[in-house]
Amino acid sequence: MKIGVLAVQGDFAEHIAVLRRLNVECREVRLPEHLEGIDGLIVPGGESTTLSRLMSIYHLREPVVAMAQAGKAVWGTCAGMIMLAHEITEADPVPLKIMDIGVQRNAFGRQIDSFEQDLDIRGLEPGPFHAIFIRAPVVNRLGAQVKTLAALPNGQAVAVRQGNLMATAFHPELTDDTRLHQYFLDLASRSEAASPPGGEG
Ligand SMILES: NC(=O)CC[C@H](N)C(=O)O
Repeated sequence: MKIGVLAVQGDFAEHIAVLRRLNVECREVRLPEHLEGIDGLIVPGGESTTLSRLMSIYHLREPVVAMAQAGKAVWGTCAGMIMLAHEITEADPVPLKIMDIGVQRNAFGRQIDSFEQDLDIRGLEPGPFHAIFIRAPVVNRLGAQVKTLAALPNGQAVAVRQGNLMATAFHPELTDDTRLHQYFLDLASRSEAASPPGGEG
């Protein structure tokens, strides 16, 4: 299994460090050809307007959308969640419309723009996940096929899944807890199993 991490901007190095700790082969993705042969892609946190522009400049939008539509696992964290959304509350950045969710950027305002929260995550045992939110977005519309994996105490969805796709508003790569990365690897191994070697998948 090989996992790609979009490496044009943001905290891709932290995701790669977690994947290495889990002994997973990984690849930094900067160009469309780097997507070939990977079983899953992580779109990291960072700054979504920059991410959006760089994805256009490097011609990464179409191939990433095609990969998601082909059933490969794709996971967006924070700015990555914004990029996977169908729509956001602003005109810029331009999201990829991969997941059937609406997202509000910088949903927690300027004064309290960063916080930590223990979350119960559906499918993750045992015990809560310590989630770090940094100028985080929030899901403000959930499509019919989208499952909430975790919500804040006020009910706002901050981890969601739609088949082979997932998005988290927080930064699991900044903690020592590897359970969400493992969860993503399970999704990726299912998409790997679904596509015969050399086949169309
Ligand atoms: N930690 C993050 O990825 C922050 C996301 C950032 N606030 C944005 O809108 O792009």
